[in-house]
Amino acid sequence: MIKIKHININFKTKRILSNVSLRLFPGELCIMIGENGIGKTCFINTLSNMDNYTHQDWIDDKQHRGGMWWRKDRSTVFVGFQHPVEIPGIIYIHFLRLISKRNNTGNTFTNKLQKLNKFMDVDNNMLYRPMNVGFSGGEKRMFELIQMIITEPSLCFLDEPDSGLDSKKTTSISKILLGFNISNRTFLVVTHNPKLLNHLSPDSIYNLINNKVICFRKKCYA
Ligand SMILES: Nc1ncnc2c1ncn2[C@@H]1O[C@H](COP(=O)(O)OP(=O)(O)OP(=O)(O)O)[C@@H](O)[C@H]1O
Repeated sequence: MIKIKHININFKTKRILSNVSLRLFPGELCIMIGENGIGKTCFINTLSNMDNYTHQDWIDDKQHRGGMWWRKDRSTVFVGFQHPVEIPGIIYIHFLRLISKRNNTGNTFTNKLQKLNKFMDVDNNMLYRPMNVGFSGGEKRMFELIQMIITEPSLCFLDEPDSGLDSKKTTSISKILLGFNISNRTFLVVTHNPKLLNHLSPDSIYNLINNKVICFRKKCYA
């Protein structure tokens, strides 16, 4: 379990989130909602240590007491960005092979590519293009999920994985996430989309209001 207690997030002198506490259980599928600019992306970036926001935190976990283990052990964490960057010069399949090797889960790269075909309909030619260059918004989104499947993380932060997607693709994304949400894999998914919320039927919903987090939890965890 990941427990985040009383974390404050500031950008320079601006307070973005105050005194946020949150618990993520193994296998839990959580959705985070909240109005534009409230701090959802900052929150994910802070947890994944992507940005130099200042924060005070106290994070605990039974197996990794005292350590922010996901910051040290990057292989267990995946962050799906709201705005994936274009990287000319890096061919997507080379990048995927690299992250597959780095996160050695015993599954070969070929096995993972086969798994990909099971989860989603990928145009193989796109794998040989430079990363995200000229990709449509929807294609960038789908390729973020391809990275997730190849990485096989235990903790997934997804920032608006459905933004800009048509209705059919939004349904596909829900299916991919549900298919990938096995018992020990935890998801925190940011969305504004009620359709995704409905499809995923999450275990909990975190609503950011007035710089605070309000949690609605469906299941009672021991
Ligand atoms: N680098 C930065 N410089 C200045 N302000 C920033 C920076 N990064 C974040 N902020 C501010 O922090 C606040 C929270 O931004 P954040 O992107 O986390 O919002 P969000 O809840 O994800 O919004 P949305 O739903 O629109 O994506 C915003 O007011 C934003 O302008």
